[in-house]
Amino acid sequence: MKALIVDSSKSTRKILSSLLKKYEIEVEEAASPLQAIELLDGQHVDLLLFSYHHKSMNGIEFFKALPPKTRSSCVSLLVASNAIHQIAHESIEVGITACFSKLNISSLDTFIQNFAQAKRNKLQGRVLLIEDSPSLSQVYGERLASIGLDCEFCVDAEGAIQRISDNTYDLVITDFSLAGIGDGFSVISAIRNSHDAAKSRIPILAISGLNSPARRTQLLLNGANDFYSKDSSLEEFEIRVKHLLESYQLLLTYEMQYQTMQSLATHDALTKLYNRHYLRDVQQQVISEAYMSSKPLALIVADVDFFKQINDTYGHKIGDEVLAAAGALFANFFANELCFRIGGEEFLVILKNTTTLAASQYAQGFCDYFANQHLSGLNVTISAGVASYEYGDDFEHLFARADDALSKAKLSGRNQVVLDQSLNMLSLMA
Ligand SMILES: Nc1nc2c(ncn2[C@@H]2O[C@H](COP(=O)(O)OP(=O)(O)OP(=O)(O)O)[C@@H](O)[C@H]2O)c(=O)[nH]1
Repeated sequence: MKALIVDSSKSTRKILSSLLKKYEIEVEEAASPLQAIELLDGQHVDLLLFSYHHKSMNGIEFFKALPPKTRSSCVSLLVASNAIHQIAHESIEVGITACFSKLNISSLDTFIQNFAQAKRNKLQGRVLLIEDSPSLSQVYGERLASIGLDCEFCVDAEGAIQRISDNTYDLVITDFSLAGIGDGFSVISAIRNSHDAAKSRIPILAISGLNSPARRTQLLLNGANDFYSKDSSLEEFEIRVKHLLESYQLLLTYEMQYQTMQSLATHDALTKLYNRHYLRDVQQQVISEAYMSSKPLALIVADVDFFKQINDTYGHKIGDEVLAAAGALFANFFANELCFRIGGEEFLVILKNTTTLAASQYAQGFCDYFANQHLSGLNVTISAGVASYEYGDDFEHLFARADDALSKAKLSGRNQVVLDQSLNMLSLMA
């Protein structure tokens, strides 16, 4: 980051210079407007800090004498000895960014601090720039690179649409007139009508050489998030790009936080399986599906045997380890089913489209597999009860039957599977 100070007084230059260096801004000095104009020839500075009083011309005249490209490409600060309100209006009108009094250095200090911070906060992101003029592509591309963005280029709508469908971008910048058959509208409409929800929300900055209100309105109405007219400054281009990227990144952050919260609300922290709250959300839907489709539905309710003894003998920490490992076994073995931890050491598996026979074989297979795993180096077993949906069942009754079967498995010696006794032969064969 580079600044140029223009002031005839060596001591003022020293004060301003130390102010800028405090924020790690590289400083050049000029003792007069003419020397500054020479220094600025072919050289870019991010900040121009100049006094109002000079022998040859005043600060406003100096600013007006600079090439338009220089004026628009840096932040310009005018510093006057006093009575800045008398020159402030004219300064702002000619495009000077801000005026400060030498008597109020602290507000200049704050401005420079914020400026340096904002400059350093480089953005990250991948941008697709669709522009058929090679020279403008280069200008915009360099500006985007200077703020830390990865830029890819395209000259026509057809190529751009293909790239957008094959890649992920954080921002699309599209000119209105393009090289191929399509124009900016084609790009905007392809993005907004994309079947991929994430792609359909990519922020779009429409740019055009024709700054007519009708063109602007059309582009915005068609789905562009913002508009940049090519006769505006590159500073403005950069600000619009930053605003779009920042809002988009904020949106993505909120979405990620929402997904994390959703996952926390629906999953058990220890076993990573679904929790009771989620079961409440889905149980009615599961029953309705079975009712409407007439497809079989089975539940396995399972419980770790003698778990209290594990806690009492090896401690709660080992008990937790066993539960976490049991959760992983459920998730692996029943990878395509809905698995829940519904209580301390009690689990539930919902088997959609599964007959009673298949469910009981599945449950028996799991019991055997579980016993062979020796979780935490212990002989841990599990008991299970299986029940199947019967026409007109509600979830509570179906669950209660599976739970009763589990109790029977416990009473019969544990480490086994018991089928719901109310099953008739028809449902067993269903
Ligand atoms: N470590 C640990 N223990 C838990 C947790 N939740 C419940 N428990 C314990 O699990 C034990 C369950 O004991 P019981 O209901 O008597 O069942 P059990 O010892 O497994 O006996 P059976 O089910 O009849 O085989 C209790 O001691 C609870 O304190 C947990 O999250 N972590």
